[in-house]
Amino acid sequence: MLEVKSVNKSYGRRRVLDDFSMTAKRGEVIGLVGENGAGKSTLLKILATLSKPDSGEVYLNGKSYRKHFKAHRKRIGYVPQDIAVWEDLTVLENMKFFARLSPVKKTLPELKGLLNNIQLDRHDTKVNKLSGGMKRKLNLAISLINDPEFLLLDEPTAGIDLKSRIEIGEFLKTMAVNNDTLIIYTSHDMSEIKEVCDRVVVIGQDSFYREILADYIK
Ligand SMILES: Nc1ncnc2c1ncn2[C@@H]1O[C@H](COP(=O)(O)OP(=O)(O)OP(=O)(O)O)[C@@H](O)[C@H]1O
Repeated sequence: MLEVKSVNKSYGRRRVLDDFSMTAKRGEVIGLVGENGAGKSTLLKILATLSKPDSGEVYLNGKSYRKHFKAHRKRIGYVPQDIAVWEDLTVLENMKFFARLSPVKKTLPELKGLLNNIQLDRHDTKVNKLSGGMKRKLNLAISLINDPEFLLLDEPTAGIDLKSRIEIGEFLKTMAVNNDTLIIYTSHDMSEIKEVCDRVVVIGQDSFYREILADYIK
């Protein structure tokens, strides 16, 4: 389903992605790991159609990003590393706001269903009253409004408590199986990566992750 072919990306003279290639198929949960600054967020942004590689190409269902990025964007859900929700609106108001921008229309019960699926039940609470973990769950729920077949998450469990982390991990595994979604996500928590992911892709030159995750690199 996804094919990344010899992608290069530099910022100034610093080459962040160097001839990077990978493939993935629907229903997989893939952990993208590497040291700080290795290029994980850079790759996720390229896969989310928000940034372009300097060279190389990405294909989704055999169609290149270069030619079909608008159509691909509609199929992709992306959760950035920084939480991007409206602090002065309630949880449900945020869902309704982003639902208006979505190409896939959702009813109010469907929007509430997305929140309930990830155990976020404080629908009428203003976001500025929520914990960091709850905000991350809201960010995740927003990314699901367009029924993505390809979901990209940049550190969705960073800085949140163990219970929410486990709930998000369980949710991702279930979603990949039930909806046949391809999920690629980054985390610095290797025990979580081993628990949640079907396999791991290491980014960057450092051999540390390749050694400790050897059994998960398939
Ligand atoms: N817009 C940009 N302009 C210039 N340099 C950038 C830009 N975005 C990222 N970089 C640099 O590219 C390198 C890779 O950054 P990236 O955020 O992709 O790494 P990462 O693997 O996600 O790191 P982390 O684990 O710390 O989140 C870093 O050195 C970063 O400073």
